Amino acid sequence: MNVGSMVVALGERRTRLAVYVAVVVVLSLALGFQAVTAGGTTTTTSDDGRWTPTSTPGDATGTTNGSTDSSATDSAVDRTGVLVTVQSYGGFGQNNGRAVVVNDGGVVWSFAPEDSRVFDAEMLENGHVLVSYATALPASECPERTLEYKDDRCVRNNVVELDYETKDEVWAYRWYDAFITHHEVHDADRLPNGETAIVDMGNDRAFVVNESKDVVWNWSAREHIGPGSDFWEKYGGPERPRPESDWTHMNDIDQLADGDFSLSIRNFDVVLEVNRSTKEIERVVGEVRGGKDVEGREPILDDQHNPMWVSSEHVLVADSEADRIVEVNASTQAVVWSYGDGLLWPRDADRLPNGNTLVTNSLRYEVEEVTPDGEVVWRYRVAWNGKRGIPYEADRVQLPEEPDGMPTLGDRASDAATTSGASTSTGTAAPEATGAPSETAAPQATGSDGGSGAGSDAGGSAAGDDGSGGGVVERLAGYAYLYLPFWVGGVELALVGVGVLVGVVAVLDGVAFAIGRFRDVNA
Ligand SMILES: O=[N+]([O-])c1ccc(OS(=O)(=O)O)cc1
Repeated sequence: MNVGSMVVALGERRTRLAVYVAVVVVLSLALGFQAVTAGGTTTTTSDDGRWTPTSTPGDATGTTNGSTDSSATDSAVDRTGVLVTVQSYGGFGQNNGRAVVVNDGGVVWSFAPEDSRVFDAEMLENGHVLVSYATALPASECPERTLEYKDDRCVRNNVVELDYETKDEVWAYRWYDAFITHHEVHDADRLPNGETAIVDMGNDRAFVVNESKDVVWNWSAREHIGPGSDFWEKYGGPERPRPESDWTHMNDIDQLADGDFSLSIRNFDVVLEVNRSTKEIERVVGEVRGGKDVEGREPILDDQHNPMWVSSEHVLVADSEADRIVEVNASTQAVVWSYGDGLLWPRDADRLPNGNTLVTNSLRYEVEEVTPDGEVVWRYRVAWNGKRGIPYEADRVQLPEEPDGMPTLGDRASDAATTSGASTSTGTAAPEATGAPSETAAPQATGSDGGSGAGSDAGGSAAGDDGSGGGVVERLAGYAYLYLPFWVGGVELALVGVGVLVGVVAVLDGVAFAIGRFRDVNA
C-alpha cells in the first residue's frame, strides 16, 4: 500500500476508527508490559527499587586506577551492601522515611521509625547502626515551649544506636524542636572515643555528647560566624533566614584525622574546619554566599551537603543546588574533579577505596556508583510500595562513615585545574585560574547507563557535567516523578502522551462527524 492509498483509506471513517482503537490497544499493551516488567525484574524480597545488576558496588571492573576494593577484609562486621537513608517516599511532606541496606538485588535490612524522616545512618564498628531521624508529633506529645511557633505539632529529633539484628535501641539521644522541615537532625557521627557528634540546625549549633549524654563540646554558629565575630568581619554572610526560615542550616559534622571538626554550613555555602580545642575556624572551603569574598560572583559551592574529606587537603562535596559533585582542594579552592551527569539535587558523595564515587542523587531517586571517568557501574533506584523515595545519603556498609585516606582524584589532574576566584582559606593560597569551576577540571564525567524508568532519563536529558543542566523544567519533572507510580518513567510518559494525543484526535474526529450528520439531517 503506498502513501497515497493510505491517505485515501484514512479518509474512510471506519478505517480511522480502527486505527484509533489499534493505537490505544498497542499503547495500553506496551504500558502494561512496562508496569509488569519494571516492578520486579531483580528483587524478590520486596518491591523496593530496581537493581541494575552490573556488579556489587565497589567491585566494579574497568575503573581507571585498576585498584580492587579490599575494604571487606578489614571490617569488624562481615556484612556487605550499601546503607541508604530515605527521608520519605511518595512526597516531600510524608513522614515515612527508612534506613535500608541494599545488597544482591534487594533490600536486606530496613528500619522504619514511625511518622519519621530519616536523614543519616552509619554502621558502627561494634556492628550496631547509628540512625538520625526526625519524628513528627502532634501537639499532645510536644513540650510547651515548642508550640510557641506552631501550636499543633512539633518535631522530636532522635539519634539512636540500634542492634542490627533486633533493632532494639542500645543508646539514644533525643530533643524536641518546632519544625520538621528545618529544625530536624541531619547528621550525627560516633567518634572513635565513643562520644557522638551531632549537628542541630534548629539551634544553629554543633555539639558532642558522651555516652552518659552530657554535652562535652558545643559550637554555636551565632558566636563564631554571626555578626560581631571575626568570621563575620572578614566574610560577612546571610543575615536573614532562607529558604526554610532557618539561618545556617548546619547539615553535617565529621571529625577529621587530626581531631578537628568539619562542619557544613549549607546556607553560607561553606564547609568549615574547626579546631576542637580552641573552637577557632582553621579553614574555610567554598565562598560565603553574599559575602565579601565573592563580590557578586557565584560561590563555588551552592547549598552543599555531606562533605567527605578524602585527604587532609581534598574534600568531596555534594554541591547540591549546582547539581554536581565536586572534589575541592581545600587550600587553593581548585575544583580538581567534578561530576554532574544526570544529577538532580545530589546530597551525598563518598569516595570508595577503588577510586569510584558513591553518589546519592536525591531528585532522581537513586544512588549510583560512578568511576572517575563518569561511567555508572552500579545503581539502586529508591522506592517502596510502588512510590519513589528521596534518598538523603548512602554509605558502603564495610567502610567507616569517614574513612581516612581514600583515593583523591586530584592526583590524576593538576590541582591547579580550576578555581572560581579568591581563596577563602586562611592560608596563603592564591587564585590560580579563572573561569567556571569545572571548565577545565579533569577528568570529566561522560557516562550514564541510560536505563529506563526513574533513572537518568526521568526528567529528560541528563544534566551537563558542569552541573549547569538541572534547569527549572528538570526540577519540576523531578518533583512530579515523586508523585507518580514507581514504574512510570520517561518511556511510559511518552506512551501516555501519544495515547492522549490520539484520543484527542479521535474525539475531534467524532465531534466533526456528529456535526456533519446533524447538518445532513437538518438540511
Ligand atoms: O524533610 N525535610 O523537611 C527536609 C528535607 C531536606 C531539606 O533540605 S536539605 O537541603 O537540608 O536537604 C529540607 C527539609
